[in-house]
Amino acid sequence: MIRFEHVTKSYPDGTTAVDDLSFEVAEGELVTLVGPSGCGKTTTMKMVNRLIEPTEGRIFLGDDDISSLDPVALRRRIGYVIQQVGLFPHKTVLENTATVPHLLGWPRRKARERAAELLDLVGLDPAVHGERYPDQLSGGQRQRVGVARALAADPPVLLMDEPFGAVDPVVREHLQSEFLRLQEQVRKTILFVTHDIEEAVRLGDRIAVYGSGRIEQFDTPATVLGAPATPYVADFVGSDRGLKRLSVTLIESGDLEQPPVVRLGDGAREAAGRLADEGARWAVVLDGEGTLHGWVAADALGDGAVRDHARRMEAWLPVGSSLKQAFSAMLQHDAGWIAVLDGDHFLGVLTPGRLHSALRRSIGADLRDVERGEVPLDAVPGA
Ligand SMILES: Nc1ncnc2c1ncn2[C@@H]1O[C@H](COP(=O)(O)OP(=O)(O)OP(=O)(O)O)[C@@H](O)[C@H]1O
Repeated sequence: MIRFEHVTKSYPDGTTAVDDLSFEVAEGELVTLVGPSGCGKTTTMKMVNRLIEPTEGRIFLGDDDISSLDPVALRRRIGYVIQQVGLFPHKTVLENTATVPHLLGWPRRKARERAAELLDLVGLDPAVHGERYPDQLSGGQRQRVGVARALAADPPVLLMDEPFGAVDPVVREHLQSEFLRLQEQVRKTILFVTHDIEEAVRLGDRIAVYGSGRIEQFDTPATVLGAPATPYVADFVGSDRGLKRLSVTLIESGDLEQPPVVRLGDGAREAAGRLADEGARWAVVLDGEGTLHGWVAADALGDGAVRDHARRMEAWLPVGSSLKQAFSAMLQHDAGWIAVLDGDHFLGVLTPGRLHSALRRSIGADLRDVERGEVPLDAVPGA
């Protein structure tokens, strides 16, 4: 969808901001550009909407070489979100959001309806926030308006330059989660600049790690963390990359342990007998359809049915959650294991031991991939 072919940008003073960059962002993919200050991230991004023209090389949007397109028309195909947001202070939030549809000549009513829809999508109530002015919003709310405005004309491509850089870490994490949910719905092709490796790892389908003017590694977050391509990348992602990996490794059903299971309607004494035979101190309690109800301690089973002794379970997660979420749920609930569900259906439990092997699994898989040379080296200039 976006393709860089041997793109270089040099300035007359001799600075080479980016040097022979070649990479591709697939349709619907979110690629984060991460690296220290001055390494060329913003330059890369601004070349896509022709705020900066390359010195050499070509950039394609779909099949079009962007140098052959009218820059104004090009920018209307591309949503742009920046840290300072750049909302018009004298226009309401709704009017701000409707800017691009308005420029595209949409009828006023349609533009405003679309703007209201977008505000709703980014978690702002158009009836409450739509008529306010930008200085009547919090920093996080202004960032949301920036995202809504960029999406208003439904552009296929979004460029985002440190869009959550100006808000505090808690709001930032919240905005990131919302943004991921939003991207699941809208599936735009996104280039996202950040200097924060945590943010890059959390949001990116793939990450481009920049050295000075060059991409040192272009790969999935799990591979960048598990198998950094160069000592520079290893240093940049940090010595705690094992921990960061927890957030990009997802729970698979093969990671789970199958604990003893009893059913709600089972007789309690009979269930206790079975658990004693298996040497089990507790069991997961399911209903007839395999839906998780809770758990029961073997020594709590007395008369009646299992349902009379079962306890509700708070500590559960959907399959596909990250190991970090699992670890954090274990700590939050002070639990030695976490139930994992597919919809309502119980799949098994994740224990600390299984969590550790899941982490090993994902690291091992990446190393094997790298050895097999499946990382496209042409995507990594200088590799
Ligand atoms: N007009 C210019 N003339 C000369 N050098 C420039 C010019 N504009 C940018 N540069 C240089 O190009 C390099 C890349 O800048 P760029 O803004 O792309 O970095 P960045 O990675 O986005 O940094 P930051 O995270 O600080 O925004 C820097 O060394 C910068 O000083």
